[in-house]
Amino acid sequence: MKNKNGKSSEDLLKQIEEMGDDHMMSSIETPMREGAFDLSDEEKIAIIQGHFEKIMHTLGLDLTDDSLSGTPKRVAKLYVKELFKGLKPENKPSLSTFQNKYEYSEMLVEKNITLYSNCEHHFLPIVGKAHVAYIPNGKVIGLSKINRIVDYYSRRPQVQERLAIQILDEMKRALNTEDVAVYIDAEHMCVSSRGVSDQSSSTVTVEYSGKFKEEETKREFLTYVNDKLK
Ligand SMILES: Nc1nc2c(ncn2[C@@H]2O[C@H](COP(=O)(O)OP(=O)(O)OP(=O)(O)O)[C@@H](O)[C@H]2O)c(=O)[nH]1
Ligand SMILES: [Zn+2]
Repeated sequence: MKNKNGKSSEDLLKQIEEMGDDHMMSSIETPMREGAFDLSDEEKIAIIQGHFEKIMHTLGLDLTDDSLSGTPKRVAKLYVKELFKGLKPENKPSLSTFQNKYEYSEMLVEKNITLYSNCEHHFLPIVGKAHVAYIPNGKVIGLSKINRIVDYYSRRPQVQERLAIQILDEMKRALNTEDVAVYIDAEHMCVSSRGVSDQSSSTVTVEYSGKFKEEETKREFLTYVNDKLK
């Protein structure tokens, strides 16, 4: 059987094997449909608005009420322009890097980065903190750009595992180094506010590459992450 690109499953398996383990570990793309980028933001907002009106109507809400009448448009804008703006490649932050003139060679940790995302299974919030570290090669990155990378990949329907990998990959690309670590600790509203309704659990995902796979470097990173002293 062939997929839409005309490849059989054997072809795909061969291709994956040729890419090697590294690729398997580090290239997790958000699944996007064909033609995903054909609509303008305005077109997306108009379509989502129409669908959300139907959802509210189905739930039995009165859309002529002055508090509810603007909600479909509000939700549509919120989805396209805010919560899910990271689905649009044009919204990717430009990442200024600089020559590491000072030859800083230890790890840099940007910790306690505020993270707001949404889970792709329930479209409910994921709220937490990300801690991102790297060891400079020839380049250093503007600090705020690390926060922006976290924000860009968070603004998609996500699973936390993929989010950590996408942040790690972007840091590696931007800094031309393998030596990157990403640690995310977040609360999933789909776990705390419904379903199993556990308000005390949180989810930790970590991704290490390069020197961060070594015990000592990993331990040093975790010491900074767990250091609550300011
Ligand atoms: N691995 C992973 N799972 C997630 C993430 N966010 C939410 N989930 C889980 O996705 C699963 C979806 O499972 P389903 O059984 O299809 O959904 P459900 O019936 O609503 O499940 P319950 O939440 O157990 O009521 C749930 O167990 C969620 O907790 C995430 O970031 N990573
Ligand atoms: Zn969920």
